[in-house]
Amino acid sequence: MRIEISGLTKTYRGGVAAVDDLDLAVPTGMFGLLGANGAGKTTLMRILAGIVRPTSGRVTVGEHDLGTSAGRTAVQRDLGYLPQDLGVYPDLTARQFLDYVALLKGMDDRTVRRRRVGELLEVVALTEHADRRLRGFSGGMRQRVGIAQALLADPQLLIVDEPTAGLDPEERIRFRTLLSQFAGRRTVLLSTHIVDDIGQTCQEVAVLARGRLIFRGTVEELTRRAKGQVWSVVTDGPAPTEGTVVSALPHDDGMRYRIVAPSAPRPGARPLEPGLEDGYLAVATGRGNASRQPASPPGRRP
Ligand SMILES: Nc1ncnc2c1ncn2[C@@H]1O[C@H](COP(=O)(O)OP(=O)(O)OP(=O)(O)O)[C@@H](O)[C@H]1O
Repeated sequence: MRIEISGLTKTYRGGVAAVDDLDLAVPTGMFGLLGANGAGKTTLMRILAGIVRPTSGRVTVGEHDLGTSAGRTAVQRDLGYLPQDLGVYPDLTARQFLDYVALLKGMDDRTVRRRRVGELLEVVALTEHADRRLRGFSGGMRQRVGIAQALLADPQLLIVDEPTAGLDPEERIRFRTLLSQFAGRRTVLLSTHIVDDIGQTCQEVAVLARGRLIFRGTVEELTRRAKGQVWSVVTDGPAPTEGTVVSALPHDDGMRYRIVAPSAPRPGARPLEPGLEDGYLAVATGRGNASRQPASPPGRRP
């Protein structure tokens, strides 16, 4: 299910353009959305989920136009949404909670509902905890309940907003694997601050900054944006202030810094092969090599 976004703008009261004249196409499969705090990711996802109405612009999901009420209804029927802060009822068990959400989604037949809830508890590996109250669940277990509720109606479009924040490494890996397995021929839009999660699951990615698209391409293309801009500097003096420091590790001769900068930040700096995080930083700081067409047609804006 393909998403086509054109000229999309959302201006909140107070004049903040959280999404600003955005053009973006999201194909079937897993698609990553990256951007700093306040870049507009959540607003975009809430528009796609039909929770927030845009100020202007057009969104189609498959054949359905989100600008019409019939279109919104059709999209919402086929949509799973895991928001950043899914409220759960702490006194319900996982099974009761999922049963309740299934009922809200219109799954009236009790037998069908029970079977589906049981299947999903299995999928998210919570069967043995199914009858425990949610208040005792870890962050990762809660996120798995969250993904189970988003998958209840077997949606063709799944939108997940920063699902791995606060999870331990093992839970994070398990969670993102679950998403990849689910994606298949469906569309999964994954928003996150964790660049590595995108690298491990998505083929294509968009980067937002201040509501605008600053990159759209493959994970490899984003990595290449930092080509010739990643450096290793070893020093026992003050930390380098040139470019963006990606990491700092103790070294026999002081500290070893990994730096993204357009040219050698110091004499003796050693060039390194870029990684995805370097590419993201190069693009986010406006230094990425524009090795292919820009994210928006040139000349549209001053
Ligand atoms: N309901 C609202 N009313 C007014 N301004 C809002 C509202 N929601 C978001 N904003 C503003 O819109 C901008 C984009 O916010 P949004 O939450 O969409 O970004 P984000 O990329 O999801 O950020 P984060 O990664 O921190 O969740 C921010 O400047 C934010 O303060």
